[in-house]
Amino acid sequence: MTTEAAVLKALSQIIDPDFGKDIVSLGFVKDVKIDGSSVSFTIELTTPACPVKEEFRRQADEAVMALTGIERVHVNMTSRVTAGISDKLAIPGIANIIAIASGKGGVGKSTTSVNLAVAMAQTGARVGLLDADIYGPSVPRMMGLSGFRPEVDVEGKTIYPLENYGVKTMSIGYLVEENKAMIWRGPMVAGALGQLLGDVAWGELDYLFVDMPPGTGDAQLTLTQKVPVTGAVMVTTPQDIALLDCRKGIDMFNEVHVPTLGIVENMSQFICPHCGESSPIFAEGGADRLAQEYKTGVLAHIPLDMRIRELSDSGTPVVAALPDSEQAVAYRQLAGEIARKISIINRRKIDIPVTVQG
Ligand SMILES: Nc1ncnc2c1ncn2[C@@H]1O[C@H](COP(=O)(O)OP(=O)(O)OP(=O)(O)O)[C@@H](O)[C@H]1O
Repeated sequence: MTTEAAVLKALSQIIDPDFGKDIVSLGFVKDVKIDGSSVSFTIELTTPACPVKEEFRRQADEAVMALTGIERVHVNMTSRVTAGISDKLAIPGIANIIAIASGKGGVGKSTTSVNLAVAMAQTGARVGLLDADIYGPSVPRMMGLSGFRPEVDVEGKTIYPLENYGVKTMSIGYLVEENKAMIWRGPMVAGALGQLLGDVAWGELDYLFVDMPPGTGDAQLTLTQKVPVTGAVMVTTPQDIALLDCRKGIDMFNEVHVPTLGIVENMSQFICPHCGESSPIFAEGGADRLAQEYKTGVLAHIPLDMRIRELSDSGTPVVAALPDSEQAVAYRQLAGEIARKISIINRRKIDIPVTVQG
């Protein structure tokens, strides 16, 4: 008769490519049950967005089916998103805070943040999106929530996030008139951002994406000083000037010890809506060279595509409106890559615990 030990031995052939260890010694295999010729067990991953989830399921099924006398295998895939250990005060309930940043304005940071957040939520993760672009908030429009106002509990000093496409969102654009150009000074930016982070009832979140204003100013400093940021994603277009500013952004995050998860090259190629041909109108290869120089990676190349613009600007992000499109696949792959990088960073922190001095 097959024993639990035999099942675990069979499953220990499966190696997680990111951690370089087998899934049994990583503690991913749980609840092994054997009933005659049937075996069931759970594989608990570090993220529901794991790009090799289906591959693990297939390998696990095959490995256990190969045991003598086994006729049925039920693999239950679940996940528990890991949070990094930090010496900073975390926001209770939020496992990971990820800054989506760019050196230069208008490179598509908000478009990327919105599509990424919705794509991540589609994997089953609990996702929030904070629009920290105090000067020009575009999340309300891109999330189809323009004109909506959040519930505010004045006595309890709590603001309740708005939700669409499975993503909880908060933006200064819900609280003040959207078209009002905001001429705020540094301390006011810090105050507003602090409130958006601390006074919002986010609940339990696996990932809170923060759509940063462009540049390396007060908002970036406030965020990194106030909360433990798991990592930053840099969005750039392929032109030299955008890459130069992207470099400054990476340098800034390095200085405040926030790891760069990678670079998203947006408007990478122009896809002709008539013939489908792609043209590198903003040059080629720049983001890859920058990634090499900074020993990070390019997380995705997102094309310059009319549907991405039309759908995002009209409040139905392409991943929600056309989930089977090539564009949606690109954003889902980006979500998977980011989830992978975060799992690796958090595992490292657990393996080598941070020592808090003083
Ligand atoms: N891949 C893309 N293909 C086509 N249009 C895009 C793409 N990415 C962004 N855009 C469009 O470019 C414009 C600017 O994008 P977005 O507002 O996301 O940039 P941003 O970097 O957040 O700007 P800001 O610096 O003002 O915050 C929007 O109209 C958006 O729809």
